[in-house]
Amino acid sequence: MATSGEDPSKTASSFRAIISLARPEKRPLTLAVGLLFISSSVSMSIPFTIGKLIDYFTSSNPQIPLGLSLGQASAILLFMFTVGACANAGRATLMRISGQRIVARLRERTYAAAIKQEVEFVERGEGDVISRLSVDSSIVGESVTNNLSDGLRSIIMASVGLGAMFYISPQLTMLMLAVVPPVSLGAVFYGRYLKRLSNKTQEALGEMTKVAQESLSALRTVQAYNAHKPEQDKFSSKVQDVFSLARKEAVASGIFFGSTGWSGNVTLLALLAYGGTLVSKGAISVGDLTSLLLYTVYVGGGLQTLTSFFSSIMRGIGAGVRIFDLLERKPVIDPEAGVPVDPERRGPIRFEDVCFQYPSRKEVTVLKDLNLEIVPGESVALVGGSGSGKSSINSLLLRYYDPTKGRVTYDGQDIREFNPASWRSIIGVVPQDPVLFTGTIASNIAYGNEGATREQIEAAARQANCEFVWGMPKGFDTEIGRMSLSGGQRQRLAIARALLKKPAILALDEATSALDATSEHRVNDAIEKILRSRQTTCLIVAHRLSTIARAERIVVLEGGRITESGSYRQLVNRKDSRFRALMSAQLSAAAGDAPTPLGSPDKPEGESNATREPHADHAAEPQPQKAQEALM
Ligand SMILES: Nc1ncnc2c1ncn2[C@@H]1O[C@H](COP(=O)(O)OP(=O)(O)OP(=O)(O)O)[C@@H](O)[C@H]1O
Repeated sequence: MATSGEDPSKTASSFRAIISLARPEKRPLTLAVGLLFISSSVSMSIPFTIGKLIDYFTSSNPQIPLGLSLGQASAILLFMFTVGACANAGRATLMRISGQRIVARLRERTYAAAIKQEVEFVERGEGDVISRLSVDSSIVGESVTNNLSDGLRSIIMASVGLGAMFYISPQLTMLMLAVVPPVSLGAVFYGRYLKRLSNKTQEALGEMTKVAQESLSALRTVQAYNAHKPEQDKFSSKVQDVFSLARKEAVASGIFFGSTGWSGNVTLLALLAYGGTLVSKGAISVGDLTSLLLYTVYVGGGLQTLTSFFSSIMRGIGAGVRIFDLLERKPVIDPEAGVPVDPERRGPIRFEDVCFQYPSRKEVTVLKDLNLEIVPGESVALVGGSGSGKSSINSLLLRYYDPTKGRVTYDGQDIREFNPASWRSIIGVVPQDPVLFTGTIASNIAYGNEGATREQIEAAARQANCEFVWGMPKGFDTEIGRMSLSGGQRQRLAIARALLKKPAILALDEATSALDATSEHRVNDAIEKILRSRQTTCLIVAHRLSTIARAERIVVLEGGRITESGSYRQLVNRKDSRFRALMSAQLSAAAGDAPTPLGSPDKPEGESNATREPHADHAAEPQPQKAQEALM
């Protein structure tokens, strides 16, 4: 993004896109331009009127045009000023409302474009979506309307003013015009410089927001490690980046406006001196000179506004490039492409020679020539050490990413041929750390399933052992904040959310964090019910022995490769089994020691045991004893 604002072809297309944004606002904008003409005409008549008034009061034989009395002329002037003020108010209101409508439309479109991008783009902050939504869209909106309105006004003022000046005195006007070319040249350079600065400022603001978001969303960790100071320093350095850019802009605008103001005043002085000699020669009247000087002020003001109009259009174009880049970006996984999947369709899931690297870490091959088939209704537990690639398999299944080599098929068809939304609609997902959104328990279970009835929601909750919901004073209408539920409760709500879809496939990523005994039992029981029903094909990233033992097949993953596969009994009884080696900690836990969740063999002893009570666990959970039997 750093150089996108500099590319001339992008600048041109951004400008066209900005203009086309104003197209739906054609009617209010045309009306506003009409009102602008009215108010500008009134404004532009003021210097002329003042000149005439001066001549009237200084003349020995005062005359009012059209033979009007002083009272009538005053009434006409008052009426005109009132009309001008009303037109001005109307213009400003219409332009602002149109501007805000454009900003609103732009934000909606930017958000829609961002939310359909592949997860990598958004999650890694590559797209810097937040600052595009907030700051960039405002800048673009402003440049289209407020500035366009002021710009038009200044064009009218400058050109009508010049015309009037020529009419009064061509010589004096030529004198004034000598100043215009150097100032305009300065304005062009200033505008370009400002555009560059503005792009850099937007990027720096994005960086600043990212730092703040990261630390504020991890406030517990920041406080636990007393990391206020380093976090503040990190944020401060980003703020300083923004500030130093703002300082550059301040200096540039100071110099620019100072020098244009200076040249304006010098011009006035020159006009006054030369004009004075013309008056003394009787070439023009005092009133005419006054009008002319006032017109000069108007023209000068108009030109100054034009330069700031030019610079803000440039800023708008810079911000526009960032927005239109995102609006036009084709997501790597196109949500619109592909054929729909029949929700009733059933068939095996196959990973065929799948290799995979994350786009952000292309040098590391996470999955290596992986082959795996899961038949309809089968349950497979993926087992392996941390970082062995278990979750990556689920990510490929859900098409958050596509394999870099090989393919994933469903019922014989490459899942890349399916429409991603349609494909995902037949998969129920239970992530390791389920996210609950602002809203009620019911709306969270029905997330992505807005048409679900209360009965269906309750049935799914019952299936997922969410009995705790009935115990809450407001039941399913309880509002949930992100933090107000325990890990086990969140897992069960996530299971209910997944089950409500009646999925053909369930992709479950078991929590690695230790749950309390009762909660764990309820989660396990919910998973067991699903496995027993055999209606859903289950791919479980399993960390707990109880889940592993219940799956029909266990697939051991090591370093992105499948090293062993078979039923629990087979693997446990196999001599020198990789599974047994991997499970030794868990199996000894099953034999009576403190339990340790699998999948974190590298974790220091005790870390995961902290919140568990081994005896209570045994009482609530008979499964580990079974494992012990199997071993013997
Ligand atoms: N978004 C990502 N970008 C880059 N690398 C990633 C990303 N997600 C995971 N990885 C890396 O890919 C490898 C496999 O990760 P994966 O999450 O699939 O392992 P896992 O077996 O599920 O581990 P765990 O049990 O700890 O969740 C790891 O080396 C990990 O660091």
